[in-house]
Amino acid sequence: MTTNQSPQPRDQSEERSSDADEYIQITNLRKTFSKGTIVACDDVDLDIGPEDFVVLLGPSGCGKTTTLRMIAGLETPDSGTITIDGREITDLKPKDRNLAYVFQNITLYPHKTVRKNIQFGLDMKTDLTNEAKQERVEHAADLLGLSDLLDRKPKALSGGQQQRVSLGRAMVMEPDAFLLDEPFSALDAKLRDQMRVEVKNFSANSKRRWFSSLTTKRKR
Ligand SMILES: Nc1ncnc2c1ncn2[C@@H]1O[C@H](COP(=O)(O)OP(=O)(O)OP(=O)(O)O)[C@@H](O)[C@H]1O
Repeated sequence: MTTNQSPQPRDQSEERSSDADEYIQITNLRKTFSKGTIVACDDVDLDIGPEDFVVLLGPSGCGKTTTLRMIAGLETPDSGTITIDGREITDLKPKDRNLAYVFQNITLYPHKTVRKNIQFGLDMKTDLTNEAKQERVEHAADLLGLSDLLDRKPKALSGGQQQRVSLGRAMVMEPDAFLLDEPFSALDAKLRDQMRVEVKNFSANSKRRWFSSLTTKRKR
């Protein structure tokens, strides 16, 4: 992905001067594969304001997923830095970044209920009581319109409902930012539009940062 395909950063002189610690900053990020023969990301710079909702838009293969995976810590950049709230996270393990990554494909546990699927990541948190975990699950379910479905298994849900469960699982972790990799690509056009509106509304209320990727039709 080249910088001119990236979302336009806002006026940085104006934004950074108010509170530099509030920003996610990506600087000169580069990633190659196959011994440097495939350049997935080249010199990506992004400066994200608090509560921004950023969409990485570009043709298939331009490096959107790779960028998100580097932010999540699932790929190591060849060079460049990623800073969140003034803290450089480039070399941190994924679990130490407090970010939620929602994949292109829905990955729910078929044998677990919606409640257990949403709660999955929380079960590893030892600093929360069971009551606190339940509260988070029920709050997320309420926001996502899943309250009546908590006892169902994934196969008894529509595609859109399943995708909402994926989002719920990310939400209960209360991450600093959500990384959504074309999260609605598996849904039909109508559901996709509906989910986009729902996520936009939710993000407006959640006061967290959102990155999403979207593939355009044009080939690189
Ligand atoms: N693990 C890998 N090994 C080798 N090449 C890779 C790997 N991951 C990605 N690439 C290559 O890096 C480039 C960017 O891939 P990436 O998946 O980031 O693109 P994308 O913009 O997310 O594409 P899409 O919209 O199709 O999901 C592509 O040429 C891809 O083939």
